[in-house]
Amino acid sequence: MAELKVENLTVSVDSKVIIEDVSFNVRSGEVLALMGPNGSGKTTLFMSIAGHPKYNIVKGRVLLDNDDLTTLLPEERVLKGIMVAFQTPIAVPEVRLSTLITAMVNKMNGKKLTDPAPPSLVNNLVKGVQEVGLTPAHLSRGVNHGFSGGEMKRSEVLQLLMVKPKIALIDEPDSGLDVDGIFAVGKALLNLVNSGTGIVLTTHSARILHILKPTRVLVLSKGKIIAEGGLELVEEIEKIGYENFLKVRSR
Ligand SMILES: Nc1ncnc2c1ncn2[C@@H]1O[C@H](COP(=O)(O)OP(=O)(O)OP(=O)(O)O)[C@@H](O)[C@H]1O
Repeated sequence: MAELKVENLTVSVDSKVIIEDVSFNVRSGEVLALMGPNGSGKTTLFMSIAGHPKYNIVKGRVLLDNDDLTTLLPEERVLKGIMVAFQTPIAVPEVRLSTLITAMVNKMNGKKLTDPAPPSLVNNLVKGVQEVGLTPAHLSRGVNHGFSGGEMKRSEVLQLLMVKPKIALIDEPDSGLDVDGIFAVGKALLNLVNSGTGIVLTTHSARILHILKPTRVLVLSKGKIIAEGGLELVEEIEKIGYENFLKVRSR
């Protein structure tokens, strides 16, 4: 059983405090939904947990299984078991998607990046591309090279399915996806959770949360957690919008 603990995290970017005193935890097999209006700090929180050098941790700690990761490099955090699926993934045209995934899985298993794909990965990839609604042809293309918005999202989820990290931080997995895509990605993420990964995800839509049924929902506003609860918070936000939700909470 893995557990990510974020303790009293305060984060600044270019000397501006974006995240203030945020604490939460998530365990294997749990889904935590991180909601909040545009610009509330969701991506900043993920990037600082992942160790991106642009994000300065002013205060607080990031722990995985009580192991303090706060000062580790991003790649060291990945090896410990924390993986991010990006809101806006970058394209790497010169590296095939299958090569990237093989290198990631090899690295996680203590092998050389350039070792051949183990037979189990080859089988999993065949199933995985179907599961997320991509085709085998996508595996032979450069990473996100010419991929549509929705295909990039599906590719991010495919990478998570193959690596099976202890904890996945997933930034808007449903943005740009058509209805069938949301269903496929939602089901794939549910399988990932059932295989033991703990998930924190951001979204601006309730649809994927109806599939994933989060254990807890956190609402971030101006870098602070202002509400914590269950799916009822998502329903309330859908009904009255963030502006009214925040007004009601600040009374
Ligand atoms: N270098 C910077 N200087 C000032 N403000 C910054 C800087 N970098 C980021 N910000 C601000 O930090 C805030 C949080 O951004 P972040 O991307 O974390 O929000 P978000 O909750 O993920 O938003 P969205 O839902 O739109 O994706 C935004 O208001 C952004 O403009």
